[in-house]
Amino acid sequence: MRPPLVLTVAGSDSGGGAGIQADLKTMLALGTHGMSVLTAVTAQNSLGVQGAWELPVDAVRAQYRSVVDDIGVQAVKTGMLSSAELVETVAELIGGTDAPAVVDPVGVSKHGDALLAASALDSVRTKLLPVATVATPNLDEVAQLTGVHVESDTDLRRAAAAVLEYGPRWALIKGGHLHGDAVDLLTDGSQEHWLRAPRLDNRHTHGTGCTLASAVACGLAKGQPVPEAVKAAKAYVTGAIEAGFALGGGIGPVDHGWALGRDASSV
Ligand SMILES: Nc1ncnc2c1ncn2[C@@H]1O[C@H](COP(=O)(O)OP(=O)(O)OP(=O)(O)O)[C@@H](O)[C@H]1O
Ligand SMILES: Cc1ncc(CO)c(N)n1
Repeated sequence: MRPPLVLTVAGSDSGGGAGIQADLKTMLALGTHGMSVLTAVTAQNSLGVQGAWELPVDAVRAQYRSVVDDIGVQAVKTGMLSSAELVETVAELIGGTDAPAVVDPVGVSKHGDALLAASALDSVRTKLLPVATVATPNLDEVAQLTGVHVESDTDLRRAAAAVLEYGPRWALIKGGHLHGDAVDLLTDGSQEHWLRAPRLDNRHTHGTGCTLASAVACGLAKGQPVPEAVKAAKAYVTGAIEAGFALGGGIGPVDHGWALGRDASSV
């Protein structure tokens, strides 16, 4: 039987923990067919981002059309978009596609390296967020986009309201950078869903945000309602963080294959 079709529009992480690589691994682990539109290439590892190169707008547009016009998509996820021009191109493409879109408004890497130009923030607010089914900012991205600084769980409500002002159907505010339990808030302005997981004492968390957003897109491609897709995605990312492993000299990746069998010799 054909698996659900999910498309990621994001940058490459050469280290394999975040970006397109995290997205495609998540899509495989969750039983979907993953496809990709590459927006940028980064030279990246467990220590940080050593370089980044954008693809031309025409190359992004052509990849998207190749996938959507022939194969089709049941959900789209966006990640690193790098520039205002790429943000606007991708927003226009998604706006013209009849599939739910999970927008992860990636701003900086875990090491603080910029993955989005400051000049692109306004395009994210006014062009990309309005076409999102679910927007999944972390706390730094919320602060950059809305000016709301979250210091406690209760501030998550204010942050979500500020994000919803820009027009996404749902906001999923990730409280992963707070202390205490890892609490996220999902809301569409009327329903509220609090997603709580114990804070795992594992520094190998490279790629958590990409993984969560991709897992949400997988659930949506399977036809799940947003709250159900987000709950399943939270369980998947929590398991992946728990199994995160050391790699290189810095922050290792989450383990996307944690829920799969590992005995390659039996294949
Ligand atoms: N130490 C942790 N233990 C448990 N859950 C965590 C931990 N750190 C993050 N999470 C969860 O992981 C998910 C991703 O959140 P996070 O805030 O890390 O995203 P992010 O900053 O966008 O990630 P990145 O930019 O590294 O890809 C959220 O559900 C968050 O609550
Ligand atoms: C390419 C890429 N996309 C997203 C992230 C998010 O952290 C990253 N580190 N690298």
